[in-house]
Amino acid sequence: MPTSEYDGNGNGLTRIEVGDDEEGHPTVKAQTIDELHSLQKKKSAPSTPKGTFPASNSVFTEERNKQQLESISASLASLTRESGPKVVKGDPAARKFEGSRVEHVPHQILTPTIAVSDSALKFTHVLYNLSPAELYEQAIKYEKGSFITSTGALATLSGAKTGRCPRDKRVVKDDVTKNELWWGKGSPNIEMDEHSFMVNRERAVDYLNSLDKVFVNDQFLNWDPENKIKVRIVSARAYHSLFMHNMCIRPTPEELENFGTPDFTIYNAGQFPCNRYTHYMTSSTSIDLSLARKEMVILGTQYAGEMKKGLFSLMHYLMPKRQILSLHSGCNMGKGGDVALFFGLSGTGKTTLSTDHNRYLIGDDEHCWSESGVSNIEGGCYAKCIDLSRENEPDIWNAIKFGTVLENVVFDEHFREVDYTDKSVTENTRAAYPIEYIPNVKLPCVGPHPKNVILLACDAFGVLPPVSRLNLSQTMYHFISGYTALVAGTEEGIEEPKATFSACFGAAFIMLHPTKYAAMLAEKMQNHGANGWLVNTGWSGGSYGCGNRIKLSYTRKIIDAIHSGSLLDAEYKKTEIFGLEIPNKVEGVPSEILEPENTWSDKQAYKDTLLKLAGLFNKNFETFTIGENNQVTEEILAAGPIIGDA
Ligand SMILES: Nc1ncnc2c1ncn2[C@@H]1O[C@H](COP(=O)(O)OP(=O)(O)OP(=O)(O)O)[C@@H](O)[C@H]1O
Ligand SMILES: O=C([O-])CC(=O)C(=O)O
Ligand SMILES: [Ca+2]
Ligand SMILES: [Mn+2]
Repeated sequence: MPTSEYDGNGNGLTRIEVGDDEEGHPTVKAQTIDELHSLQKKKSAPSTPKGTFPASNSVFTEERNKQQLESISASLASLTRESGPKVVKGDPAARKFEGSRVEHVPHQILTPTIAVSDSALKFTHVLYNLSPAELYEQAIKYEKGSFITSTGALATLSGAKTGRCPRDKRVVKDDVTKNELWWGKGSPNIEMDEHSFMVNRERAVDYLNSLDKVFVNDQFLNWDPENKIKVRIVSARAYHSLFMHNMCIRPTPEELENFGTPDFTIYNAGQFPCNRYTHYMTSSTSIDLSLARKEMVILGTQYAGEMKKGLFSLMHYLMPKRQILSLHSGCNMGKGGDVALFFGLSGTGKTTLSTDHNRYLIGDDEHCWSESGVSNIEGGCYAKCIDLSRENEPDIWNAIKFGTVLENVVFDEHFREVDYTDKSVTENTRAAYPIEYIPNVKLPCVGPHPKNVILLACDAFGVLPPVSRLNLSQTMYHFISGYTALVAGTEEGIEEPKATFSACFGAAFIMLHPTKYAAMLAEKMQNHGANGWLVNTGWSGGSYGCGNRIKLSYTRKIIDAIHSGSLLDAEYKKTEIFGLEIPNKVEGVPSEILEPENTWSDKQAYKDTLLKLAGLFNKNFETFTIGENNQVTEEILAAGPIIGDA
C-alpha cells in the first residue's frame, strides 16, 4: 500500500484493503464493525476454571449442553404450570451480533407443551458460570452502584440490607425435621410449613423467569473429595454470581461438563419481596430452607452473605449425619503441619488471624472435621474491611484486586480509591475473594487433625484475659456459650458493650442442638490431643470507652506462642470467678496486660464488671441446663464462672 495518503492518480483517499498490505503489515480481516468485533473474542468453554479445556467430541458436547439446559430448565420450572421455561444460554444483548461469528442464542430448550400462560411464551436467558471479567461487564452495565476500584476490585451495593437477617430465616418443619432439628428457644430455625415454602418458591421462580436473564452458578462445597456437595445458585445479579464464584469451590472444565444434577439449589430473588399475606411471613424478607426439597429461596434481601451462610446451615445438617463436624471457624497450618482452628462470632478475628503470613491458610470461616482431618467448605474468604490497613493486614489488603467483590465500601469518585474508614453505607463493609488470592494458601484446602483449638471472644467489657489455657470441660463450656461482646453503635458517644451468646460460635447457622456439635468436638479433641485456648481480641485496660482494643500485633504474638507450643511452657495462674488459667509471660507481649485486673485503674469497677459478665454467662447457660434441653454434663457446668456468696 502506498505511504502517500493519495492514490496513484493523486486524488481521493486510498481504500483500506483487507489482508496484508504491500509492506506486509497485517490489516483487519473484517468487512464490518460487527465482524471486527466478532474477531475480538475467541471461543472458549462457557465456564471460568483455569487449565486447558479438553478437546471433546462435538456430538458429546452438543448432547451435554442439551442435558445442562434441561437441568437448568427443570430448576427454573414453575411447579404449577408447564414443565419448565424455555431457556437459552447467553446474554440477550448478544443477539445484536446476529450473522456474525459471535455465538448468539447457541442452545435452547423449548418446552414441548402448548403455552397456556404468557410466561411460557418468553425465553429465560441463562448466563451460566460466567467468568469474573464477564460478570464485571454485566454488573457495570446493568447494576447501579457497581464500579471498578483503583485496585481493580468490583465495588457493589447490597441494597437496603447490609447484613444478614437471622429473624427472617425459616426452615420447613415436617415429619422428619420436627424430630431431627433444634427448635424453640435459642434455636435459629424459625419454622414454616411446606406449603408456605412452595408459595415463596413459586414467587421467586416467577420473578426470576420474568427477567431478561438470570445467572446460574454450578459449583462445589467442601474440599474433602468424599464429602463434596454440588450446589446450583440461580440469581438475578452479576454481583451475586461473582460473589458465589469467589466463595464456593470453582469447578474445573471437566467437573463442570460432568456436573449433572445439583445436590442443592438456591433461588435468590433478593430484589423481590415476599408476600406479607403468605402464612408465617413477618416482614418483606424471607430466607427459606427446605431440606426435603434440597432448596433455599431468598426473597427481600440482596445481602450476598445470606447465600454463603445458607449453604453453611445446610452443611451443619448434612455433615453431622455423616459423623463429620461442621465448624464456624478459620483454619491454618504451620510449616510443620500443625493445624489450628479459630472459632469466634462475627468480627472476633477468624479471618484476620487465620490469614497469617507465616502459615498456610486452609480457610477463614467454615470447615469440616472428619476422620481424615479438616477441610474447608468454601473456595473463598469473606473479610471485614472496616478500618482495613496495609500495615495490619497486608495479605487481605493485597487480595483486594481484580475479581474481588467489595461490598458497600465508599470510594473517591474520580480515583476510585477506597476509604476503608468510611462507614457511610455500613460498618459491615466486606471483601469476598477467591482463596488463591492469599499467597500462602494450602491447596487443596485440607489438613491433618488440629493441634490447637482457639476460641476467640471480643470482650468489650475488658475483663477476660488476652489469653487463657482451657481444659476440655472449659473448652466445651465456652464453645457452647459462644460469647462475644461488641459495641452496639460506635457513632453516638460511649455505649454499653452488649454481651452476645451464640451457641457453638454460630447459633445462627447450626441446625441440631448445640450439645450435639459440642459432644463431637469434645470427642475429636480428646482423640487427637488438641489443646483448647480462649483468646480475647477485645478490650484491655477497662471496658469500651475507657480501655482500648488489644493491639492486633499483641494478639498475633499470642497466637504465635500458641502455634509454636511455647505457651504450654509458661507458668499458669488460675483467675477468680471464671477459673481461667493465664500464663505469666508471652514473648513479645507486655506481661502486665496478661492479667486484666492490672490494666484497670479502678479495681472495684473491674470486680463489678467481672461479676456482671459472670452473671450473664450463668444466665445464658441456663438454656442448656433446664428442662428438656438438659444435655450438659456436671463437668461442663462446673467449668463455667462460679460466683461465691461474698
Ligand atoms: N486484637 C485484634 N485481634 C483480631 N482482630 C482485631 C484486633 N483488633 C482489631 N481487629 C479487627 O477486628 C476485625 C476482625 O474481623 P474478622 O474479619 O477477622 O472477623 P471474623 O471473625 O472473620 O467474622 P465473620 O465471621 O463475620 O467473617 C478486623 O477488622 C480486624 O482488623
Ligand atoms: O455471614 C456473614 O454475613 C458474615 C459472616 O461470616 C458471619 O456473620 O459469620
Ligand atoms: Ca470472616
Ligand atoms: Mn462467619
